[in-house]
Amino acid sequence: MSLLEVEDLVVQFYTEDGVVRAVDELSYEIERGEKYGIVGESGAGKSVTSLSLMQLIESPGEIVSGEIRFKGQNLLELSESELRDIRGNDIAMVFQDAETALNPVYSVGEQIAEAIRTHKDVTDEEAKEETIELLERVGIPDASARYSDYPHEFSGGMQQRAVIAMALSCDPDLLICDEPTTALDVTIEAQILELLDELASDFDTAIQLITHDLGVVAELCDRVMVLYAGQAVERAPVEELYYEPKHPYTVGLMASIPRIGDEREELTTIPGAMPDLIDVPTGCRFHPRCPYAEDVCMKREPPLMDTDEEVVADDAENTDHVASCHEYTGELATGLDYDIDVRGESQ
Ligand SMILES: Nc1ncnc2c1ncn2[C@@H]1O[C@H](COP(=O)(O)OP(=O)(O)OP(=O)(O)O)[C@@H](O)[C@H]1O
Repeated sequence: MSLLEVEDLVVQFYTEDGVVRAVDELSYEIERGEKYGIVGESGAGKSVTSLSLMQLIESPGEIVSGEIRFKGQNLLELSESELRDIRGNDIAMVFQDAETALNPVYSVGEQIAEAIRTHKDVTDEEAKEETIELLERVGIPDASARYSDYPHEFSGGMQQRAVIAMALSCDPDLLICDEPTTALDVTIEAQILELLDELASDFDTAIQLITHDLGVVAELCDRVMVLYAGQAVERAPVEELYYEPKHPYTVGLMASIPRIGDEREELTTIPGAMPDLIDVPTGCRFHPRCPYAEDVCMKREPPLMDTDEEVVADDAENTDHVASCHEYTGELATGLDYDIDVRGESQ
């Protein structure tokens, strides 16, 4: 049994313009201690997926169907108080904006100590000691002196470290990080990713990392799922996705990763925009933007296929690398034809 099993998750928002199907029959699994990336452009459904795990979808949104099993238990069947227990103790979240995650009127240390006291039966002194240890562990220098500092006295990177310390204070099995480094500059980003990597192995915590940046996924994750218009278009071990992307959308995302020595003034982006989720394109949702689209792509929706065996993912024994493209259903006449340039080497 995997730590987290999401099966056929459907989430909708009921708006004045119509029903937005933000997540559409999404399935994936995360193992214990695994670092799992979810990547896609703005509006792909990454945040809605994460909020669904914590059941924080608010009106006009609703989880319509599917299962979210955490350690075998379907979270969608739990009571509000059982859920609160899971949220604090088993699953924690780190968001992009560390400043708003911290309360400006309490010192950073007090806030973390308070989180510890809520979850554990400890004295004030013990909570303080534990907080200082955690602050040291996430790389805050002179942690005992910084305990009484207020959030505005911390830099952006230090604030995010403090938020990570708070998330870890209950020793969660799963840490959901939603664009944790987007607000930070690249040097600090690299440090935070390294920290998350160390913490995942030291605390044996699984990480679900949400990002629009495949470069960030490549730094941290073991496996990755690419989302497009509420659906998975590709899932693979990260190295394989990076060196052998199978879906044209993933190939487009790869082309948008800046590389050292890249002299392009503007990054290449995939032409066009994510479709309107009230009225998605027929057939393959990516076909209006796909340079390889043929007639069949407008007519039939490709299922997720095992890209080696070319069988539907559900029927394949080894479903390590799957993609939903008619190239793998055998229905593309011309086929895909692209080169991947990774670190200056053509694949
Ligand atoms: N409160 C809401 N009301 C209506 N539609 C919503 C609401 N929240 C999300 N959606 C819809 O769900 C889709 C997925 O949104 P989501 O925030 O998960 O995207 P994302 O991939 O996380 O993008 P971003 O990187 O911009 O956060 C959006 O395109 C939007 O149409």
